[in-house]
Amino acid sequence: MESAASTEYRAVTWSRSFLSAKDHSAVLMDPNPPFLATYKALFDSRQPQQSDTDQMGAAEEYELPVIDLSHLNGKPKEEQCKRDIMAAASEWGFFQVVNHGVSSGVMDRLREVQVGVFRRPFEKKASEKLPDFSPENYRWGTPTPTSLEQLSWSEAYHIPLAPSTGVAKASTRHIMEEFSTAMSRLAHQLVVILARGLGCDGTYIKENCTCNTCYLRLNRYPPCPVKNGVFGLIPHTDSSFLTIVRQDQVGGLQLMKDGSWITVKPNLNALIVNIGDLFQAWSNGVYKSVEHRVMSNPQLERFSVAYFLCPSYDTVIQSHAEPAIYREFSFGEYKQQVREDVRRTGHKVGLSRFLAQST
Ligand SMILES: O=C(O)CCC(=O)C(=O)O
Ligand SMILES: [Fe+2]
Repeated sequence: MESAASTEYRAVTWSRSFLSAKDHSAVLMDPNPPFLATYKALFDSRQPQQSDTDQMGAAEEYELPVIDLSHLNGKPKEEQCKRDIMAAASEWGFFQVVNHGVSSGVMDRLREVQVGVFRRPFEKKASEKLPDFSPENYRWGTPTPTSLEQLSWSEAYHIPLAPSTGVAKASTRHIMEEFSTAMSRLAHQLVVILARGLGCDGTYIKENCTCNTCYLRLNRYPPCPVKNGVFGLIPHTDSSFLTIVRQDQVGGLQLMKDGSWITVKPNLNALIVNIGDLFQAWSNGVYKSVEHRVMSNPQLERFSVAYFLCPSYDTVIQSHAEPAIYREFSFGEYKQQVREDVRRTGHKVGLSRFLAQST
């Protein structure tokens, strides 16, 4: 029996086989990675009744807790604001912040850079060695998915923030640095509040997560002509201490809340903050690293940018409290285990590999 997905796929390949010379050059200029052609077998094998995908996009839309950071810095509502941050990090693992100190001008300029770099023809993204935007830093799709559930219909640039040595800075680097400096300030402000809420001082995270080890990820989610249930980004938790995301108005970010997926209502004034695996381990499970995903959109392209607060690979993550839920591990060991699990099973297993009693 032919699935709806394979019918749509054939419609696209059919039209490509009748391309005029003019159309052919349009394909060469196409910014979109060849998802349909590359993952043809996955789309062909999809049986609509085998997936819950029709429900996926329809998850209920929620406004995440919004925290107004203008109440910090000695203002009367400062203590309440801190309590709200701690409550959101432990109950939701996700929250939004407004009056966060990252200027909209900087964010808009970064978006222009991001749109420009992704709008280049796919051939160039896959081969042209621009500083910061080289093929080694570029990902599209998923390396070797064995089912549609493992496919991410998106492309991304991974931008390490360690200062580049001996290389003239591209003009785009300046705006990325301006953005990440502001994000770093915000991330540190939040981790100090969260650490103090646990009775610690936050020095450990501040000292280990420097600009040498943090990174940005610029994401683009092209429209996906295969309707229903194709992931823009597969369900995952972040391996960071903390992640801060700016999404646009398109929406599609979903997170797990009380056993169900909910859709995050876009709020252009807000940045989205989420707890990563390392903070869950360090806080001994008080703050939650929550599974999230992005659903693809049939018509609209979506952009987002994420700042990941991470330590160096040799940093040892140890719970601040006893008895510890997780055993001690280094961030390098964690990343290595994640890579190995993804290669072997197609999935990140994550923190459950590091439970204290399993050592
Ligand atoms: O695009 C988004 O909204 C989320 C991105 C994300 O979860 C990630 O890059 O890890
Ligand atoms: Fe994420």
